[in-house]
Amino acid sequence: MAEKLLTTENVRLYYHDKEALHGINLDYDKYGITALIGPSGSGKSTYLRALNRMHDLTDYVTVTGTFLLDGVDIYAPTMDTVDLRKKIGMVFQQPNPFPFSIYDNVAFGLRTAGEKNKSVIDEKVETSLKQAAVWDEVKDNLHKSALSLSGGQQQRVSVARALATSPEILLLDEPTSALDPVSAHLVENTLIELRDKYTMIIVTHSMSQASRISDRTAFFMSGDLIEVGDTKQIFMNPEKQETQDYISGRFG
Ligand SMILES: Nc1ncnc2c1ncn2[C@@H]1O[C@H](COP(=O)(O)OP(=O)(O)OP(=O)(O)O)[C@@H](O)[C@H]1O
Repeated sequence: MAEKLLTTENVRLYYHDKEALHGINLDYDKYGITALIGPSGSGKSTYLRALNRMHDLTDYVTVTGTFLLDGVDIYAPTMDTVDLRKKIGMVFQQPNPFPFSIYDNVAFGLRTAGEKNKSVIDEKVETSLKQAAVWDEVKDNLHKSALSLSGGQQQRVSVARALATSPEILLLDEPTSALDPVSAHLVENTLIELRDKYTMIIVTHSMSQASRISDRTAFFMSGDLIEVGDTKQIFMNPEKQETQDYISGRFG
């Protein structure tokens, strides 16, 4: 069997002494989109944020379990979290451009990685904006503030910023929920275009979004992973009653 890109095993996470994740086991192959769905408070974001150590700065969070990226322990004391977050990039619910130009936003990660060659940065900025499907809209205004863009454009620039450091995995935490439907659709299309080149894990409250864009769906409830499978199977023929109840809108 092909080696997994990312494996997470027996993941438990505590806020103070309250266990919010009760031993999650979930693996990811290279490429494709996995959607994490489930009712509010089921632990989707908590789990997602554990994947690139976003909880590190919260002193009352304890994470246990095994997290391996290409066989390397993500939580090893020697792991540099800046490097880790270049490999496992993140896009948040609210578009969060820095208050600088579009160009500087996308170049940010490259520069912090020590890249100084302007033509290398130029090329990467262009490719990343093209991959994020926002190049045509911003190419004549690269030096304008990213804050001057629409929410949907800002979110695609956030995707470009994450792609610029050539991540292996992109984590997306409800990336379209703050956007109008047209912008949300454009961001969804961007993700669909990227699914053959990147491994993406997306938290979404929208079942229709999960069924439209994901290859695989994982259903969380009360801090447990109830079921994971091909998106079609999860939506058409789930194994567990809880999954059936959730996707048919009976709760959550
Ligand atoms: N910073 C925090 N401190 C304490 N408890 C927290 C914190 N963040 C989340 N929790 C708790 O952990 C559990 C899981 O929350 P989480 O936000 O991961 O769920 P979720 O499935 O992503 O929910 P939503 O869909 O509403 O975003 C909930 O019981 C929540 O109250």
